[in-house]
Amino acid sequence: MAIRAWTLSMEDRDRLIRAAIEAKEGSYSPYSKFRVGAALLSASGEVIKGANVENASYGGTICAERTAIVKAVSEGTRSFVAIAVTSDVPHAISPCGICRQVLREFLTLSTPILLVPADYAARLLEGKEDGVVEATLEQLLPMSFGPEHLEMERGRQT
Ligand SMILES: O=c1ccn([C@H]2C[C@H](O)[C@@H](CO)O2)c(=O)[nH]1
Ligand SMILES: [Zn+2]
Repeated sequence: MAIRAWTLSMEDRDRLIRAAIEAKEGSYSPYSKFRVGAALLSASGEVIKGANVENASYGGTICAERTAIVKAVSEGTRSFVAIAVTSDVPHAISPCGICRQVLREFLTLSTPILLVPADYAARLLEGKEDGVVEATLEQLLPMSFGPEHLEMERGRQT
C-alpha cells in the first residue's frame, strides 16, 4: 500500500474511532471490569486494534494502547498517523503515564490522539457533538524523553 501524506480525513477519523470501540470487545478485564479499546492508523492506512489485558498479579496488566502498539510493531508496522482510545464510560479517558511514554517511541509529538466517549455513535445519531477530545503527546507528555535523545545508541542497534 502506498504511504500517504497525512492529514486525518473525517472518514478515517470515524473509521479509527469505530475500530477503537470494536477493539474493546477483546478486553480481558475481570479485575477492574473497565474495558478499554485502542486503534492505531498506520501510515499505509491499516488499522491495528488493541484491548487491555489484565493479570491476577495486577501489575502485569497491559493497557489497550500498549497492546495495539506492540501488535503493530512486532508485525513490522512502526509508522502511525493517529490513535483512538475509548472505554465504557461516556466521556473521554486519557492514556496512563506508561502508555504515554510507549506512544512517545512511535508517534510524533503532534500525532492526533483521539479520546473517545463510549457513546460516540449514539451522540452522532442524536445529532449531538461527538464528544471526542483531540490531544497530542506534546500536551500529554510535555518535555518528554524520546528516541532522538539516544540517537547514537540507536545507530548501533535495531
Ligand atoms: O488509558 C487507559 C487506562 C486504563 N486502561 C486499563 C488498565 C486496566 O486494565 C484498566 C483499569 O485501569 O483499564 C487502559 O487500557 N488504558
Ligand atoms: Zn496505559
